[in-house]
Amino acid sequence: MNAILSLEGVSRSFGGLMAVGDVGFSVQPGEIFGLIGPNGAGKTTLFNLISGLTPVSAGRISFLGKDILGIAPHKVASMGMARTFQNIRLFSGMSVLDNVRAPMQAFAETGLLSDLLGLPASRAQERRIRDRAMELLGLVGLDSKTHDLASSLPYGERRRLEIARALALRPKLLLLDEPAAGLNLAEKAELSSFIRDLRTRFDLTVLIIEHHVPLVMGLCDRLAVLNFGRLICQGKPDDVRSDQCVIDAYLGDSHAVA
Ligand SMILES: Nc1ncnc2c1ncn2[C@@H]1O[C@H](COP(=O)(O)OP(=O)(O)OP(=O)(O)O)[C@@H](O)[C@H]1O
Repeated sequence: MNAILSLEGVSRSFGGLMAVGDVGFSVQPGEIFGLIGPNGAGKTTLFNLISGLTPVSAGRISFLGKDILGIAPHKVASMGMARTFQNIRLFSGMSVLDNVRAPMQAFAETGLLSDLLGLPASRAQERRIRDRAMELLGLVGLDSKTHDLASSLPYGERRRLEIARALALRPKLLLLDEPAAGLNLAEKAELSSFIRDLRTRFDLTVLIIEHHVPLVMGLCDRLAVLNFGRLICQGKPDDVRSDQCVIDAYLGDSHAVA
């Protein structure tokens, strides 16, 4: 099977610091693939390289068989890659509904003139966008809060809104940067089955950074482990858990691997 995402020799330095060094792995369609590693290992930098927010210093990244280096983040998004952020990024002054509608409107097909004149094609499109936004908000349990300001939501609900917004553009690959961060125990427990449901429902591939090791071990089909920017291990959860390099990397880190 052809990989949906493939990295070869990917590196990124900031001044003298090598944040990501010579990293290579492939993610297959339909996989839930985890990226783990101690604090400062380079995980978020790698997400920024994949989604085009940060230019690579060296290496190749292909998505759906196409080289995506140098392609602007919004173009990568329109190719079918969506992401969430470690520090949630929402339009906090906008309503819950508008947060999900905005990306769909930005990529809408009808022109400005048609929209200004309120032509039937524009009205039909607006209805489709609203229906889809409502469907996604229902899926993440926020359909009763459509008119609330995003900034008024509790933390766990803001995380769910960010996921709904990422799904708005019907991505093929969803990048989740620490989706369990800040969630309470009950929310953490629900997150695995929620992500699995998303995969099935939207035929998604998921790449997830997560510090909550029991969650990733139970959720992911395969994992890659970074330490000081280097890929030290990749494989199935059981192989990664028993790998001596991984155990050594996590010694002294607050997030135990077992
Ligand atoms: N824009 C930047 N400028 C300079 N250094 C950076 C920049 N972004 C990241 N770094 C450094 O690169 C290294 C990797 O950081 P990164 O945030 O990717 O790690 P991480 O694995 O995501 O960490 P955490 O688990 O704590 O979020 C760190 O030493 C960090 O300080």
